[in-house]
Amino acid sequence: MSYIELTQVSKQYRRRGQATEALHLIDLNIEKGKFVSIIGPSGCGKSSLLRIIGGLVKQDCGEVLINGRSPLEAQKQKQFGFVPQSPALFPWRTVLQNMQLPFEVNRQAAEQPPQREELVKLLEMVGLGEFTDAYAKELSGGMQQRVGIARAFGSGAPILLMDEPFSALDEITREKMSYLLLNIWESYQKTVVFVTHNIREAVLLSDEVIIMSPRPGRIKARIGIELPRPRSAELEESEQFQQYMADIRAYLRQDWQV
Ligand SMILES: Nc1ncnc2c1ncn2[C@@H]1O[C@H](COP(=O)(O)OP(=O)(O)OP(=O)(O)O)[C@@H](O)[C@H]1O
Repeated sequence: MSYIELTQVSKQYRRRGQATEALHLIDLNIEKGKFVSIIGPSGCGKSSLLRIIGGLVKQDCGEVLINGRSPLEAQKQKQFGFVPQSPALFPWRTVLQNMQLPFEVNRQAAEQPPQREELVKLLEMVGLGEFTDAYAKELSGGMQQRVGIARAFGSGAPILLMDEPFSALDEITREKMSYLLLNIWESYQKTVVFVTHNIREAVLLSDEVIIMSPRPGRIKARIGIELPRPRSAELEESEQFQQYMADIRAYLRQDWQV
């Protein structure tokens, strides 16, 4: 049995009497400790898929198992950390206090909150060690997103669900963020499901890239990224890296309607 397992999952939304079929018979399995990206055209159901895995949205049919349990049970057991497009930080709390938030929200958790040093180490990994005691409101958008990522890795949740976490950032910050995420993931190796529109990011970070077709979302291809780890910026220049990018682009172009 896989760590995350979806069998024949479909989802339809209804709004003002109109039905939208977002996902159609999705079969997907993800192994523990893997970094898996989901890429596909706008509106193909990537966020829906992520939200179904995390128990935020219920599928209409099919089965979702997280380590053998339903997403809602997994959610109750604090198995998920969410990293949305913009991080939900409390502006008047310090960076460290924001990092401690998952443990305050989850008071019944048996797990002890990490020591300050552990959280500071995570902040250092995202280049924010010296901002530990700064107020969140003093940070730029990119810095806040870095806190959101560090917080997810420090939260104790074994599965991180990331929905286009870099989409609000400028291109240069975005590129830098992808290396920070690579570094922190290679140190912690949590299971990550990462929704993105960015092919470079998907190849750089992933063990596997799932390519979806336009709505209703189906899985069009799964590409295992067999690049050595730890990975670095130089790897992007390699022929193998460029070939993965070209392969993914070719799949996505099949659905272009020009
Ligand atoms: N709550 C909802 N009510 C009605 N329709 C919805 C709802 N959520 C999503 N949809 C529709 O379902 C389809 C899939 O949406 P979803 O957000 O999952 O796609 P996506 O691939 O993440 O899109 P994007 O890349 O643009 O963020 C879209 O057509 C969207 O309009």
